[in-house]
Amino acid sequence: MTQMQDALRGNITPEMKLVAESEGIDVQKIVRGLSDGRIIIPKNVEGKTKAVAIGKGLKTKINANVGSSSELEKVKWEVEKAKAAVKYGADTIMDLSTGPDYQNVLNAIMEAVNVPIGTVPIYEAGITASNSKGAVVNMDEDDMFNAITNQAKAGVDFITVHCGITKDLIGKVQDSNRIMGIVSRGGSFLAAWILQNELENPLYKNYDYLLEIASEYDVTLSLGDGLRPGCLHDASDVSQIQELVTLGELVTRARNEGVQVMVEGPGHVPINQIKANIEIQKTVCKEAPFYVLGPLVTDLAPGYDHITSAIGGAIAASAGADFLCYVTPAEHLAIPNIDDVKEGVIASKIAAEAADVAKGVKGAWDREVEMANARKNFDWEKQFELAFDQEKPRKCRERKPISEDDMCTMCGEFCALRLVRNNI
Ligand SMILES: C[C@H]1O[C@@H](n2cnc3c(N)ncnc32)[C@H](O)[C@@H]1O
Ligand SMILES: Cc1ncc(COP(=O)(O)O)c(N)n1
Ligand code: MET
Ligand code: SF4
Ligand SMILES: [Zn+2]
Repeated sequence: MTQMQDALRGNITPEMKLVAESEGIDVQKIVRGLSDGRIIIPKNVEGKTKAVAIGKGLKTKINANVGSSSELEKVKWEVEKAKAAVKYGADTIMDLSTGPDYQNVLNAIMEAVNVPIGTVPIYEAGITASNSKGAVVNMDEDDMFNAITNQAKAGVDFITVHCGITKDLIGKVQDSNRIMGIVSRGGSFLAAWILQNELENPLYKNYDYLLEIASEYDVTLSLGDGLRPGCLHDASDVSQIQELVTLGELVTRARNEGVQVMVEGPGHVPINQIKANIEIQKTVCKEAPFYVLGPLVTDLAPGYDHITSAIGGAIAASAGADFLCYVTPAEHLAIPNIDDVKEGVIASKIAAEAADVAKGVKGAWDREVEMANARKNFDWEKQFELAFDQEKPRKCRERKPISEDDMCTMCGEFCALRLVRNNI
């Protein structure tokens, strides 16, 4: 049974109890949210991961992507990155491996971390077809559904499925004035397949079958945005919005079967369009949890896209996005290394906390007040302890050691806090 089906029957599962405790809210609120689909707990029935809830009224969660590619595959390194991501505060990990040893990467990551794990099974289908039949477009429907079943059986907690990229929509994208066309990898696999075979997207056509698998293993569906914009110029266009409308219909069908579902969103979006994007998703997808990549608010900062994304993420989450996918400084350039992963996670944590303060999420304000008091009291240890990154601020303060606790080298003996404390 899925967490949603349990909630609808009024059963309180250990996972519901656990997340209620970690959010500091009443478990009945979790039960209600699961029942109407506004909250999800991605947790495979086969899995051993720690339950995390995503959705309305809860802390904004963050995901870190790792994984190999055809050009760079070191299983141990991917595991180290996943562990680093969790250490710095990632709530979930997605393994987006496409290297030849992708299966071992996934297994090793699932062994090494206990947060929910997500994958994109169409990658496995594409790689398998590329190896055995010469090209991604030679995959067949069985390859797609076998990959989904394999990963559900392996215990994956949530899967990205690009069900909304239909034959009709691909034609519209081709006729549109987009600069970047399709930037989603899974979206490009399916679009190429649809064009080559002149058939409808199997994940759309056989959605009921997909729901059966998802229901059996309680794999949460993350409805992928195959047509997300890949640059500011392409944001919020008809193709993107039409795909979203289709995803909204698929949300309802998933909920009718008790399948947990969230919706993926853009991408590259100018700041002034972010709020509208969230509001449209919330109405069209009936408040299904919204999982956004970034959004990146300018295209001019390669090397710094953790920052372009944190700016967009803070705005998106404060407007109602529930789940932020990190972006690292290596975005658009390379597979992230451990330092990139760390920076990506911290940037996302900053965006999530900024939004949680604005949303009034339980606990966020209290931590801000705690930090203010630690700062006022020159309690450096407490400040480092509360910090998202406990290493960088410590190193910074230790750059030039000083004997006094109640100042730093910024203002020295003319420390404002100290003068006020001593004289007012
Ligand atoms: C959808 C998002 O997935 C991320 N992405 C894709 N492949 C990988 C990988 N091997 N490692 C880390 N992130 C990846 C990119 O950041 C992209 O924007
Ligand atoms: C937030 C998020 N994370 C991962 C993916 C999958 O990547 P892709 O669509 O490129 O296959 C996605 N579409 N959205
Ligand atoms: C074209 S680069 C691949 C992913 C891209 N950064 C995106 O926004 O989805
Ligand atoms: S440019 Fe790099 S990140 Fe972008 S789609 Fe191509 S390989 Fe992926
Ligand atoms: Zn991009």
